[in-house]
Amino acid sequence: MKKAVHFGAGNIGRGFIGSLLYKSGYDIYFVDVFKELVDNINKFKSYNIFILGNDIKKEVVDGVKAIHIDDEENLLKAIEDADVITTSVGVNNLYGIGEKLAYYLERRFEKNDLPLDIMACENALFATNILRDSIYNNSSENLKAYLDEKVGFPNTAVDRIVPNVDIEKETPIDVAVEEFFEWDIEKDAVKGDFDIKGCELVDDLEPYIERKLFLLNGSHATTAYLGYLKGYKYIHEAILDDTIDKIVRNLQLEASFGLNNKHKIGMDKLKEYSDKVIERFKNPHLKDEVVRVGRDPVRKLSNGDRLVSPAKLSFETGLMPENILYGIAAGFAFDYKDDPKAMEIQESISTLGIEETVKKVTGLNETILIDKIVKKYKELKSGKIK
Ligand SMILES: NC(=O)c1ccc[n+]([C@@H]2O[C@H](COP(=O)([O-])OP(=O)(O)OC[C@H]3O[C@@H](n4cnc5c(N)ncnc54)[C@H](O)[C@@H]3O)[C@@H](O)[C@H]2O)c1
Ligand SMILES: O=P(O)(O)OC[C@@H](O)[C@@H](O)[C@H](O)[C@H](O)CO
Repeated sequence: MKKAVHFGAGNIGRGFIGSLLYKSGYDIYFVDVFKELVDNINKFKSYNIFILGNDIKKEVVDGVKAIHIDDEENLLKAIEDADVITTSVGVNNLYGIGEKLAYYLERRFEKNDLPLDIMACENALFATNILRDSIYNNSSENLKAYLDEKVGFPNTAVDRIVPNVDIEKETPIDVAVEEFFEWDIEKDAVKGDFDIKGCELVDDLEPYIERKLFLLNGSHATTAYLGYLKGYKYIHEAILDDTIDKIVRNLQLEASFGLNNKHKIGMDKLKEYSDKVIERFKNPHLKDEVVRVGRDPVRKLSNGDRLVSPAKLSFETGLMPENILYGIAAGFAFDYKDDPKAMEIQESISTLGIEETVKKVTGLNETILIDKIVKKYKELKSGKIK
């Protein structure tokens, strides 16, 4: 039986990665920092995935185990003969995971030189490269030689909306998901004995990850931020607001302009993808809170993420991304008190002012873009949402 070790037993870890690994016959070991979650997985050993559509479907993931990140003995046992290692911990946690993995891979290499694939499943561009670099930076020369020869680091694009929805659960580790899923994986980077059903091995990942991060996550974040400002609790409510719908659809068009110019995907195909995304947002059963989707605005408004990247891509292609800039401005107005990163931005605005904060967080230096974001921010703060 093939073995998988997955770091991050949270929503997408259980609701998507765990599901496909289970269906592909992998023996699954989750690894997490959250002790209660680890204990519950080991207590129940199985969980339900409730697929929320017009009717509720239930899938069972059985025979799972969990290891706490500090449980060195069991983590080593799990890693030393794993066939695949995956993560869904949040991109900013990959540096720490990489340091730990380097340590465990050194121990593994003392016992065997079996092939292995390591994949980060995060909402970020080329997240596996981030994890790979952290591992290499903490590896001996001998280990690097083994990694070069036998360990694959495929980048991935993972897509399934897995909210924190409050449903009637049979176990505390049950999760609720949408029906849709897509997992695109960089084919040429695979080195191990890879057999995950339901994923798609692709020759060139960049069009897939940029399409997903810009047209889904960029739209999602904008819906969340504008929805928050207009007082909506859920995504499905916000996207039904005509003003928000219009801004989001125009944002998708602006981002598609840049994507098509770069990847030649076809505007018709990008429109079809964009429309499907909007339909997914309208699913009322997900009860996906705007504060989940807008979480960590410092990450979401940063240079390489879902709003600034498409804005720059479109701008460099000759289009003024008015609606993407509107989404960015709304992100700076996202002042949800229970989100530490939202509070960090608000603190910066109160001490440095909006313009300096926009420059600091987005990394933008194009004055025309910064000025437009600041102007839109001020409109939003004065209650003028188009
Ligand atoms: N939820 C979704 O709809 C969705 C879909 C696609 C991608 N993603 C991405 O997947 C990642 C996880 O998102 P999520 O929604 O599952 O979040 P989540 O908070 O539900 O799960 C993250 C899990 O990782 C654990 N964790 C954090 N740091 C860790 C560490 N250093 N070692 C081990 N475990 C650690 C947390 O305890 C938590 O259980 C993010 O990158 C997110 O952008 C989420
Ligand atoms: O997970 P984040 O914080 O990067 O983004 C919030 C949502 O947009 C995200 O979780 C989506 O639900 C997911 O990316 C859908 O595939």
